[in-house]
Amino acid sequence: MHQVKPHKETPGMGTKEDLDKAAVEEADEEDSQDHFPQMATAGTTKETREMVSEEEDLEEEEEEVSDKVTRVAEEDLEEATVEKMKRSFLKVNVEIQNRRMQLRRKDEEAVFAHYEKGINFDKYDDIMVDISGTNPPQAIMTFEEAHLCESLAKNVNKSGYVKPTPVQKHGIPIISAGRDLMACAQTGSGKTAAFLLPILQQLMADGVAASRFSELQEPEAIIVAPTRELICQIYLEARKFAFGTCVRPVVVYGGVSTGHQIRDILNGCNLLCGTPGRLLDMIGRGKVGLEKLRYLVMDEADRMLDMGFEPDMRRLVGSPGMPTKENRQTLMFSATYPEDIQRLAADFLKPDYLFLAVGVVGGACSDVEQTFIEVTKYCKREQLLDLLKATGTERTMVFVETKRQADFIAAYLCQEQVPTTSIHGDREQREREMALNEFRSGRCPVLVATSVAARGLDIPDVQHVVNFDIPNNIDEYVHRIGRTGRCGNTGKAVSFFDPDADGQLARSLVTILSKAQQVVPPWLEEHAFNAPGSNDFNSSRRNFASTDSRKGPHGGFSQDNAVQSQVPVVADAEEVWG
Ligand SMILES: Nc1ncnc2c1ncn2[C@@H]1O[C@H](COP(=O)(O)OP(=O)(O)OP(=O)(O)O)[C@@H](O)[C@H]1O
Repeated sequence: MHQVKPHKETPGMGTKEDLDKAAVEEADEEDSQDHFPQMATAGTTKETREMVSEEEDLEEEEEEVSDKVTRVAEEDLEEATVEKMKRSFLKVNVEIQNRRMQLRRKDEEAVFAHYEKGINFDKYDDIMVDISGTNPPQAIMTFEEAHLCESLAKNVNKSGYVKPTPVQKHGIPIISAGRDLMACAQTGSGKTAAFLLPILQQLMADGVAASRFSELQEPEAIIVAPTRELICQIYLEARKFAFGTCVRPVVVYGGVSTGHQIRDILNGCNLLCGTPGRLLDMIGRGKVGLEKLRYLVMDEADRMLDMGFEPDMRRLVGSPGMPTKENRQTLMFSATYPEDIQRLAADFLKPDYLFLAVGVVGGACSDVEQTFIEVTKYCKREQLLDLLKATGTERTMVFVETKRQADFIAAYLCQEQVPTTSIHGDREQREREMALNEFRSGRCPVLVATSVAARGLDIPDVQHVVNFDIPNNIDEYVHRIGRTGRCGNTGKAVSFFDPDADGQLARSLVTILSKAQQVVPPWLEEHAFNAPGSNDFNSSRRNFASTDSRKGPHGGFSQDNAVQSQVPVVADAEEVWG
C-alpha cells in the first residue's frame, strides 16, 4: 500500500515548457540512478526473480549432495553403509530434479501467461489501413502466411495469438521485406509483436545464436523505449517469443545495478532492449558493440524523438560502429505522430521508408468509452472518491500531472479506505516495481500515476482510466486512455475538465472524440468554440498528423515514383473506427 515519502521539489507545472521539462526530468532520471545492487538481472517480473532464486537454491542443494557423496566415498566405511547412503543421496537427487522440472514448467507458464482478447478484436479488421511509399509488400492474412520457424510459430500459438492484428498483417511483411518503417496504430493493437516477430524470424532463419564467450557482445537488434517499465515489458514479450530458441534477448535500463546487467549481456545477447541512457552507457563501457546491428527499433517513436530523448537517439545512431541508416533497418512504432516529429524521424530512416497508418494517425482507441465531467479544481478529490466508490474493486489508473500530486492523491485515497498505490519518477525502482505488482495482482486496485505510466504499459483488466488532471498535450491524452480497452477489450475513461486549466485543449479533445465516434458533450463544444483563436475551428486538426507527412498539402506524394496504397477493408469512412 502507498506510503507518503518526502520528495524532491517538483517545479511549478502548467506551461508546456514546465511539462516538457518534467517529462525530460523523469526521463533523465531513468538513467541517472544506480542504487539497487540487490536487484537481479534486468528487471524481469517479481515472479521471475523468485524463480531464478529457487533455481539457484536447487543448484546449491545439488552441489551439497554431490560433495557428500564424494566425502562418503573417501571415508573408510563399510560397503553396506556406503551403499545405503548413496541410495539415500540418489533419492534426494531425484527429488531435486523433479522440483527443477516443476520450476521449469512454472517458468514456462509464467512466460506465456496472457489475457484474453476482447469482443471487439475482430472489429480491428474493419479499420482503414493506409500505406504510403513505393512498392509496399502484400499484407498477410494469417500467421501461417508469415512462414515463421517452427519454434517461433509454436511460441506465437502458446501466447494465444490466433489471428494477426492489422498492424501485424501489414507490418510483418514490410519488415521481412527489409524495408524501413514508420508505423502508426491505435493503443493496445499489437504493435510490439508486429516488430518482434519478423525480427526474431529473420534471426532464427539465419541461425543466429547467443554466445557467452565474448567480452564484447554484438547484438543483431536494438530496441529502445522511453521508460523502464515499458522496456521490461517489451523484453518479456521478446523472451516469450524466443523461448526455447538460441536467440537471446537482454534488457538494460537505469535505476538498477549496472553490474548485473553487464553479466547478463556477457551471457550472450542478440536482441538488446534498453532505455537510451543505459544503452549508451553499455556501449560506452565497451560491453556492447554495434558492428553486427541489423535492426534499430524505436517504440513510442514520437516520444523517443521529442526534445527529451532526441539528443540520446542522435548519440546512439552516431556511436562508433553503428551502421549507417542505409546499412541497417530502422523501425518506428507509435499510436501518435505529430507532423514535426515525423519530419525529424526522416533523418533516421532510408528515404524510401514505408508509412503505415492503421486508422486515424493519433486517434484514440474506439473501444474506450470517453466521458468528461466539468469540474473546478476544488471539487476534484471528492469527485474522484465518489467515482472510485462506485466502481468498487475494478482496476483503475488515475493520472495526475505532478509527482507531488500523485503522492498526495494516493495518500488521500488510502486514508479514505481505497487501497491505492502510486508510480512516478521520484519513487525508487523497487517501489515502482512493487506498485505495479500490487496493481496487477489487484491488491491495490487503484494506481495513481504521472505520465511515466502513460505509454505502452499493457496491464490486464484495467477497466478504467481517470484523468484527474487532463494533460496539456492531446497525444498524451490518447496514450493515457489507451491503458484500457486493449486487444479488443472495452474500457472507460473519465476526465475531469476544469475550464480554467484545460480550456486550451478543448478543441483537440472535441476532434479526438468525434474521430473516435464518441458523444461530444455540448458544454465541451462550447468551450472549444470559445477558446482563444477558435475562429478557425478546424485549426485544431493541424495538431493531428492526418497521414504521412511526406504527402503534400493536397494529399499528393512528394517523392519520386511514390505510390499510395490504400487498403480499405471497408469503403465507408464512417465505419473506420466502428
Ligand atoms: N494477434 C494477437 N492476438 C492476440 N493477442 C494479441 C495479438 N497481438 C497482440 N496481442 C496482445 O494484445 C495486447 C496489446 O499489445 P501491445 O502491447 O503490443 O499493444 P501496442 O499496440 O503496442 O499498444 P501501445 O500503443 O499502448 O503501446 C498484448 O497483451 C498482446 O500480447
